[in-house]
Order: sequence, then C-alpha cells, then structure tokens
Amino acid sequence: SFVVRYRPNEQDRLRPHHDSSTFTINIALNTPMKDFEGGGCRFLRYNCSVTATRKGWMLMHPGRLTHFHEGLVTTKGTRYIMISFVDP
Ligand SMILES: O=C(O)CCC(=O)C(=O)O
Ligand SMILES: [Fe+2]
Repeated sequence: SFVVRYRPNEQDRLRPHHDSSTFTINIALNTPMKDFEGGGCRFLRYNCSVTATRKGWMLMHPGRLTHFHEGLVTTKGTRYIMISFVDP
C-alpha cells in the first residue's frame, strides 16, 4: 500500500492509466470541500467520477482492461488517498 498526496503546483492529478493490479482499493483519507477542492477518481469508459467521498470510504475497482482511470485535478488544499493493489 502507499499514500498519494495531491496538491496544486505539485502533483495535482494522475493522468489516465491502468494499474498493474487485478483489483485496486482506494481509500479516502480526508474530506472534499473541507480539506481540498476538486480531486476524485474518474473512469473514462463510463465517464464515471467518484468525487463525493467521505473519510474512510473505500473504492474498489478492477485494475486493468475496462477501468482505465485518472486522478482528477485537486484545485485547492491537499487530498490524501491510500492505494492498495490486490492480486488474489
Ligand atoms: O486519485 C485517485 O483517486 C486515483 C489514484 C490512482 O489511480 C492510483 O493511485 O493508481
Ligand atoms: Fe490508478
């Protein structure tokens, strides 16, 4: 597992990619609209963005093939998530 930190003028996003996992677990470590603005995880095939998260909420998705995804731009504050790659 690892923590990702997003903030404007540093790493503010992750460009679209596949993960090298079977599944990915993505846990929100802080709070949108309070700790940061923008951010979230978007699945391009479905144009589906997960943005209205709460601290501790988990998003689990397939790492590859159908779930090409990106980390959306954090425009203000600092966003933290914890990522785990699951290869059962
Ligand atoms: O910012 C996000 O929620 C996506 C993070 C991500 O795709 C990754 O760390 O592999
Ligand atoms: Fe990813």
